[in-house]
Amino acid sequence: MTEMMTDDDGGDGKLSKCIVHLPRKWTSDNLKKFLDEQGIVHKSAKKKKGMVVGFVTFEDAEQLKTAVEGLEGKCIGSKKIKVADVIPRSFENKAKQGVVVPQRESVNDEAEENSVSDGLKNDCSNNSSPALGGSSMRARSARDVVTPLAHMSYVDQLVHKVNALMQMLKKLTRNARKACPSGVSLPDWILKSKERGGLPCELEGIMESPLTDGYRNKCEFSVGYSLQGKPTVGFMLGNFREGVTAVEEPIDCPNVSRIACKYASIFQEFLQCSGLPIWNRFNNTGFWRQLTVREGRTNRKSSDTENSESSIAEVMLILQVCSVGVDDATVSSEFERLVQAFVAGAAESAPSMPLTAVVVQDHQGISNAAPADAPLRLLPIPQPNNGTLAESTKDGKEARIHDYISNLQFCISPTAFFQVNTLAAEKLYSLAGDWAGLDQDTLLFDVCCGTGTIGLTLAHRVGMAEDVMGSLLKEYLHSIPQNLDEVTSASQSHKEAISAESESAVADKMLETESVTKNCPEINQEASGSLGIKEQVSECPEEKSSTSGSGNTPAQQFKKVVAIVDPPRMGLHPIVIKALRTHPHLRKFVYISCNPESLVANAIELCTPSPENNEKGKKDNRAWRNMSSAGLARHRVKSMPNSEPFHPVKAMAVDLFPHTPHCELVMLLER
Ligand SMILES: C[S@@+](CC[C@H](N)C(=O)[O-])C[C@H]1O[C@@H](n2cnc3c(N)ncnc32)[C@H](O)[C@@H]1O
Repeated sequence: MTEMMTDDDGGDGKLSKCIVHLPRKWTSDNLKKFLDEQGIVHKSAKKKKGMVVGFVTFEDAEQLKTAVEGLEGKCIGSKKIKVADVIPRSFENKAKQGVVVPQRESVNDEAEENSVSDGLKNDCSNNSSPALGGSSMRARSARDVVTPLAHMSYVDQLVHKVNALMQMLKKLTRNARKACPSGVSLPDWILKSKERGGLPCELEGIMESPLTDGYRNKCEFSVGYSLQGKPTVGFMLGNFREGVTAVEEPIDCPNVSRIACKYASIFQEFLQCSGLPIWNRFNNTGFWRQLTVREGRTNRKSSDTENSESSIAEVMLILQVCSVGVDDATVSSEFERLVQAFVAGAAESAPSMPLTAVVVQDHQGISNAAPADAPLRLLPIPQPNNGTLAESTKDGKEARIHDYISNLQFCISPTAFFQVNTLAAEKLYSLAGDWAGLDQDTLLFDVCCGTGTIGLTLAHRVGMAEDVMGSLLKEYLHSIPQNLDEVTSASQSHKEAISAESESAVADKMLETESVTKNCPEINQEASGSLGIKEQVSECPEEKSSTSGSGNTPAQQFKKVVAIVDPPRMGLHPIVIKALRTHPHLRKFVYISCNPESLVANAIELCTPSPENNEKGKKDNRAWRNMSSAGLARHRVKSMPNSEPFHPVKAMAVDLFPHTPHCELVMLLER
């Protein structure tokens, strides 16, 4: 639905603006032309490349009113225009403190899905889950935005999540049924789904988070202006793409620790008198952009939920700035003053707060999502007693805090992924290990391993938990008995799948490196290599042929090959799905997902019977960009190489994100 949002710019009645949700390909000229055609008198109209909103300025409130009336009921293409108020460009209202801004009245579904804060974001958490309801655009506080379920009791939240997940899982059955090639019988799991009310397998329940409050070990606070125009460090009340830039303090957000809130408030106070400007999202200028607070906790059991704050032993602060055009001396002096403010605030707080490292990330891009190679600089921290600077290397990449999962200590670098709710993550990994049926005869692949927490915490349950997937899979394929027709043909398909040059290039690009901790519970040793699986496909230029003492290669040593996959929100890359599905010896795997919608889409591809003659190579001009993830998955099934499908065996939810609509979903797939 097309949307038009209006903004009275602060009550002086002279200038008003609209933001129009537009086709992505439109330019400012298209927008102007459209407004002219409709006879909409306006002062200026702009649309930024790649964005789905345009900004329309009017001479006065009367002109705005006429425009809104003129646009009522009109369409752009097939989409109907909708009019709503928008939260103002708060930075322009700085001088007009105290102005009450009109609340947005209505928004489209898509906007609602994306309407929430980027404040608590990491791979696994933003409040944009269509599956679990999204959050309200009418939010007026950070609490409403980042923890929209906080008004419910925890039990009600869990029930709400289970119900939402059931609806999502039913999509898997419906779509796999639709995608099943004609002439191929429906698999048993689809036929029996009626007995489960449409579910592809039993959803066994939901595991509670040991901690429900202050559980996050990482919070990303945006820097911006509040609705009242005050420089604020907190969470955005909506999405910039919809023109929402207001930032509100994280007060009363139950998932944020007191320590994280306090550091945000120290920084906010500092900004009131900083000589450098805060980031302006409209013209992409300014200096201060974001504050990330990362906490490292002491080793505790999941039953130790009392006084969770006292377990926070280390804190790393990561400041994101854009230093373009600011001289080095000014920057250094501002950093020094800020670090002093953090140190003083931490010492004055009761109880005092840890401060382990302050790192600066210099980033010039438009969005706050900085590339992995954005420069990091470690700031020296003065010692509270004598005012001297603590010893520090200057490279921010070397900054570390530590946290524990299942008695293992992990070194966490400033940008590494680490589950935000450590105690609940421990439960999640343990469940995945149980369902994977690990034993000493198992070779375990930890796919999308990140810091390696899954492989490391489960290493003691398997025969081996390291090495590289590519060389092992290839080695394994060579050892496949030749008399098994079915197996051989599937292997051939697998080889075809992984030899496609263009796909390999894509996969190469996907590889990334993160810091990991070695698999030694008692030592805290950091490794720069990878443990578990970094490579998702068999692209291994320098294959090493290692053999065990028995003369067997590593792969031959193990009777079972099991994968636990834990991809980012977008799910598994199609080439990985193909690799998993067409490898005949992979009989079971556990899929962990922080985005049930992408799990469902991937499971459609993994569990639908493949066509006898796949459509590989056929030209298809369908507008795949407009397809839903499930629709796209159905489409991909058509070109799946002939291979035995998996079936969903059971699913379980694990609540890593109390008070938000999010939740991890674990599914066991077998064949
Ligand atoms: C949901 S996290 C899980 C990480 C880890 N299993 C854990 O629980 O800490 C997904 C991880 O996949 C990594 N990742 C993203 N894209 C990837 C890719 N194409 N290949 C391998 N890993 C990827 C991310 O960096 C992130 O560490």
